[in-house]
Amino acid sequence: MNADRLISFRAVSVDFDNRTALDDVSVLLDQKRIAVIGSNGSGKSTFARLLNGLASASRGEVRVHGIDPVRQGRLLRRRVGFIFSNPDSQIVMPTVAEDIAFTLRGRGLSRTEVDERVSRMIDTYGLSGHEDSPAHSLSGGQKQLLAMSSVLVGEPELIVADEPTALLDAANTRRISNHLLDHMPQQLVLVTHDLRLARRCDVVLWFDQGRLFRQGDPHTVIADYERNHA
Ligand SMILES: Nc1ncnc2c1ncn2[C@@H]1O[C@H](COP(=O)(O)OP(=O)(O)OP(=O)(O)O)[C@@H](O)[C@H]1O
Repeated sequence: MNADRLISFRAVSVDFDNRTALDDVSVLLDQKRIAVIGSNGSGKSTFARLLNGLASASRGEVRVHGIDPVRQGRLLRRRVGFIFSNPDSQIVMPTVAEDIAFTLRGRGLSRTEVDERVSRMIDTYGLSGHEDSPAHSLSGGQKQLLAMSSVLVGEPELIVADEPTALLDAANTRRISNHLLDHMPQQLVLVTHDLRLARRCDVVLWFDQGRLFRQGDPHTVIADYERNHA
């Protein structure tokens, strides 16, 4: 096991009122690209949200790269970047450049260094010419590119992406997924209904009614999943 990339769940359950969203999940993961699949309401997002402390375990223990996401929230938020399907929920500043720079606040970087990192992101994610544009004037796909830039500029060790391509057209889906799956050095947890994307990962977790039903080689697990959901 690669300790630098270790994600561990020990008998983790999450209850909401009288509903169990995640039921006694135990898993050890150190793969670079981890896909999470399952029907609507099966617990995928709850699993993802445990990784950065947006949800907390009712029972059991979660560790992400040795960190307790709830108790060591500040430390974890620097190390784990979260990309949602709806970028509007994570764009916080009025303009493109300001939003990307916001992530770097409080890190003791010089103005020049912040500007350089922001420009690099703007170039990489095809947002050149939009530096001073109001974020709300961007298209849905451009907003997703901005949301990703704002997360990745902080150089997190782990990216958790919950349906990051749900609102994108085919060209932007290709662009974002190629970047996440093939070009990023970071570990990735990708929650997706798109089995083509899941197949490109190193391991697949299949959730069913809050339980981790199957995990393993993408081709084997997805073939079973397709047979079950035909
Ligand atoms: N904040 C919450 N309060 C109450 N119930 C919740 C909350 N979050 C999730 N749940 C419930 O927990 C269960 C699992 O939800 P979750 O969002 O993890 O599923 P999912 O697999 O991500 O679904 P989808 O594919 O539809 O996004 C569902 O029954 C959902 O209604």
